Amino acid sequence: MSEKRRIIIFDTTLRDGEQSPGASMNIDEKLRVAHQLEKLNVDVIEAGFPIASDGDFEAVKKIAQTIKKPQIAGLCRANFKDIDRAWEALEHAGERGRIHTFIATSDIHMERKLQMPPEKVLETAVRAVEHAKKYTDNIEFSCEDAVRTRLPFLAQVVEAVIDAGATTVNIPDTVGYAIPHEFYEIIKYLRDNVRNIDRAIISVHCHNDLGLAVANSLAALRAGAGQIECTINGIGERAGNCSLEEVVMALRTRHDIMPYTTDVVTEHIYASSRLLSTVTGISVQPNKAIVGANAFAHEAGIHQHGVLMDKETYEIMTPESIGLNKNKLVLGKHSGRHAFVARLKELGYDLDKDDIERAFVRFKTLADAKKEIFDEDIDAIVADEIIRIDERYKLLQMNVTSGSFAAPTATVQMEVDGQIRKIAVLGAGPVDATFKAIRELTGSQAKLEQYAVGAITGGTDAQGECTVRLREDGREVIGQGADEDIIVASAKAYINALNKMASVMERRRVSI
Ligand SMILES: CC(=O)SCCNC(=O)CCNC(=O)[C@H](O)C(C)(C)COP(=O)(O)OP(=O)(O)OC[C@H]1O[C@@H](n2cnc3c(N)ncnc32)[C@H](O)[C@@H]1OP(=O)(O)O
Ligand SMILES: CC(C)C(=O)C(=O)O
Repeated sequence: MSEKRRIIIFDTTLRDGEQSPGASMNIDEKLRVAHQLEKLNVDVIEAGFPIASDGDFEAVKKIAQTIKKPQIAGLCRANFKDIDRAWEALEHAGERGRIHTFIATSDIHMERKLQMPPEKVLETAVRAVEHAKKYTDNIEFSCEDAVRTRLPFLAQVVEAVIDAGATTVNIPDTVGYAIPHEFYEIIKYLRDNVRNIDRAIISVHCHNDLGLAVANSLAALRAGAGQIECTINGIGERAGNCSLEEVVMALRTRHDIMPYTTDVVTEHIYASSRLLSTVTGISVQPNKAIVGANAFAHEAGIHQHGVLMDKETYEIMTPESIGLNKNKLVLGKHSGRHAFVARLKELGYDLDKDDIERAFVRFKTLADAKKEIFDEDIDAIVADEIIRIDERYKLLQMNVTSGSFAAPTATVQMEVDGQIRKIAVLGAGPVDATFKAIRELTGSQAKLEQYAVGAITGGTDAQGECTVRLREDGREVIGQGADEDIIVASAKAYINALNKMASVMERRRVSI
């Protein structure tokens, strides 16, 4: 393969990303994100729009003063006031300060928004770049809404701003309208028709309105673009921008067919995504590529089996490559025995074949009733289903009525020393009625010392776990039970404790 071309990663999380509704950040928050972007080793951080507010000016200035490695860019309209204010903030970055000025070039934007004829837009663009040049040679110029701009005019503007001193020319798909082969042709057209194009880096800035921002950015590279503008988690105006993690990981993962590299330290991607979500309060959808909670999670049994045999069966990149510890095999109703046994082993259970089968059947029943099975659920299944003592008492069936009107009544059917018994008992509440019924059926004299109930996992579909502590003749035992129905879990815990007590008493009798 021919030598790889290094692509400049221009991160605009703190400027275009911040334009996402609800994503505004204060100075300290912007600085925190900027430090993380520096760790990620992006080439350029667009820190804000200094004329927008005093706060944004201060944020850009602080970032320019503090961040040492990446270049720091600030956006400004194509007028002297904006440019002067931007440089006032950016000069603190010295040679790393980049003035990024722009004006719209599409007919609709020129006529309806700016209300300027094309010649005036061209002149304004050139004058802006010339003015910026008084401060720095590091000037980026953007033709806003380039994708909907007439190509000859786009080429004319690009050529003029390069002559005026722009060192980067940005071709934004401002409204996310392009499709990849079309965007490729636009960049190619500029390469073929702009006389001085080799004197500037071509940048692309794609929005995601049609979900094509990453695809369009990659297509542009093929046509000769040298810089990609992107944001963490793909945040930005409307449907957002090209996502940094997606485009960078696409380049890394498919380096076999794309001859480009970036300097991004991809192992910091996950932490960057988490930090941004925390700072903005905008969480990432679970199925989001690269950084979503499910991006490295497998639930289906066939996939889990494959991944256990060889991760590459279903993983095209490693979780470690984005800074995650490991992938996740989520246990749910689609999981199979391989993943279940692997999790049992991870949790330290060494069960024989029959016990595994029993636990697996119970696991599937539970998985049908709730969305995800957590480690605590498995502990409870094993405790309840496998780790047993001799059972004098067995719960066969039970039914409880309670509420704000009916007197709480428990009807319980049990096997006691091989005999089936049934009783209905009133109580102060459903648990009290249940425990009374069990006491009557077993004739137990043990004193209830403690009763605790808790949801093993979150959500109303969680499995409930109950603990019961009983005391009799100076002996104390603890019983546990788990079930989706908390009253049934309570009954199981009580009966479990009674069986333990019976075992303890029996052993005592034998040893006497
Ligand atoms: C595609 C993009 O993402 S571009 C960046 C968009 N980001 C932002 O707009 C966020 C920051 N913006 C702001 O804080 C404000 O809009 C400001 C401070 C820039 C301007 O505020 P205001 O002066 O109140 O103007 P307002 O936003 O209402 O209108 C924009 C004005 O800028 C003009 N304008 C728009 N783009 C440009 C440009 N690139 N160059 C020169 N003038 C422009 C418009 O014609 C309009 O001019 P007018 O006031 O003479 O009618
Ligand atoms: C100012 C430019 C770069 C922009 O944000 C856009 O066109 O979307």
